[in-house]
Amino acid sequence: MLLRFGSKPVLVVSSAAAAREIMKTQDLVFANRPRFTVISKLLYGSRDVAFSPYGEYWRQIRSLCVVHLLSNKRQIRSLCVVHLLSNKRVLSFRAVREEETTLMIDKIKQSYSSSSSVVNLTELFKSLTNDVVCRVASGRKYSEERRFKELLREFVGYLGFFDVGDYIPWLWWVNKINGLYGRVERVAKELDDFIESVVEEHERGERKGGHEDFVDVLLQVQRENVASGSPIHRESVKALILDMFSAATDTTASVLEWVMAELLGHPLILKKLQSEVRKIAGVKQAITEDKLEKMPYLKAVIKETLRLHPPVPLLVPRESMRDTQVMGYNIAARTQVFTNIWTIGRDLSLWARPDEFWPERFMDSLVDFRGHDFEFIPFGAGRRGCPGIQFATSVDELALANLVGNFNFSLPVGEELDMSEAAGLAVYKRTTLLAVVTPC
Ligand code: HEM
Repeated sequence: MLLRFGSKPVLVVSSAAAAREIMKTQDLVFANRPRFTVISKLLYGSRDVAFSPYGEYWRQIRSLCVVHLLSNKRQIRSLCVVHLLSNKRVLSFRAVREEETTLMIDKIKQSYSSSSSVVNLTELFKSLTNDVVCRVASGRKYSEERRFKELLREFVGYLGFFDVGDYIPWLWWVNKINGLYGRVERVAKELDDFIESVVEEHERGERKGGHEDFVDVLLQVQRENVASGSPIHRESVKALILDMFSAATDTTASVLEWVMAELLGHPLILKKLQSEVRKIAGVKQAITEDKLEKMPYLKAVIKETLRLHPPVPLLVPRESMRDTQVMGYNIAARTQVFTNIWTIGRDLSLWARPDEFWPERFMDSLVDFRGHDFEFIPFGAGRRGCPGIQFATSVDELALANLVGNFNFSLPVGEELDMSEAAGLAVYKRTTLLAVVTPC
C-alpha cells in the first residue's frame, strides 16, 4: 500500500512476496534508514548501527559489532579478532545468562516462600534482560540505579515516537513549542552523562568483573584506530553502547512476557512443554544451555510466540535510495518502508489456523526466523537484519526452560487474561502479566 504522510511517500508492505522483494531482491536499494529528528537527538546524530544511514560508516560500525575486525581498510583496522554479536562471542557470555536466570528462579522461590505466590512476571522479565544486557555490555548491573532504568524507559519510549515535523516540515515547531524536544534533549543529556561515566570507569580500569565486556572491546578498537590514524569518535562508542541497551532489552523481555501469557491461556501446551523440559533436564534442576538443543518443542513454542507477537511488528523502517519498481508499482527515491510482519504472520494464505497459538506447526518444519523465510521475519532480513538473534534467543530459551522446569503457573483467581498490546518500539502487553507460581 503506497501512502503519503505529509510530504513523505510511505510504502506499507503486508505480504511475504513484497517483503522478499524489499529485503532480498532489492535489499541494497532499500538498505537506508529514514532520518528521524527525535532519534537523531537521542543517538548522537544517528551514529549508532540501527538508525545510521546506509554507507561506509554504517558498514564499519556494524562489522565492528558483528564480524571480526581484520579489514585491510585504514578506517577501522584492528588486530583484535572480536565478534561482539557473533555466535562465538554470544556463547562466551553463557555464564552470565545462566547466573542471571538462576537469580530470577531464586527470586520466584523467595516470593512464594515469603508472602504471596502471585508473581509480577512482566517486571521479572524486564529485570532479567536488563541485568544480562548490562553485564554483557558494561560488566555490571545497574539494578539499584532507578534513575538509569527510568531514563532507559523514557529513551525507548521516544524511539517509537511519531514526530509530525518529520512528515510535515512546516510543522517542525509544534514539538519545540509543546516541550517535547526539550524533554528529549534532557533525557539525551542525562543518558550521555551516565554512559560517559561508564566509559570513564572502564578507561580508569576500575571495573570489576570477570569477562571482557562490550565497552572494553570498543575502547580497545578505539585505541588501535587512534594508533593507525583513523580514530573512532567518542560519540560513536557511546551510540553503540546505547544501541545495545535499547535494542536488546525490551525486545527480548517482550518475547518472554508473551510466551508466558500464551502458556497461561493454553494449559495443555504448557503441560506438554513442561513434560519435554522435565524429561530432558529432570525436575527442579537448574537447566544449563547444553540441554536446550534437545528441546524442539521449547523452540517451537518460542517461534510460535514470535509469529503471533513479533516484538517489532512494523520492523525498523527502511528508505529507498533511488527510484525503483516494486511488484509493478513505481517507488520514488526516499520512500519510507514499513513491513507489517504482524499481518504477514497471520496471513491465511501462508499459515493454517493463523490466529491460533499452535506451536506444533513448527515441529518438523524448516521455517525459521533467520531471514530466509519471508512469511516469518520477526528479526527482519537482509543487510539491515537484526544482528542480535543469537543473543536474544539464548536468553529467552534458557529463561523459559528454567521457568517451566521449576514451577507450575496459573492465573490469579478472578483474573482474566488480557492479550491487548501497548504501542511502542517493542510491543508489550498493555497490562502487567501476573501469575500464581507454585513449585512443581
Ligand atoms: C527478540 C528480540 C529481538 C527482536 C525481535 C529484534 C528485532 C529487530 C528488527 C525487526 C530489526 C530491524 C531489521 C530490519 O530492518 O530488517 C532489528 C535490528 C537491529 N537489532 Fe534487533 N531484535 C531483537 C534483539 C536484539 C538484540 C538482543 C540486539 C543486540 C544485542 C539487537 C540489535 C539490533 C541492531 C544493532 C539492529 C540494527 C541493525 C542494522 O540496522 O544494521 N537486537 N532488530
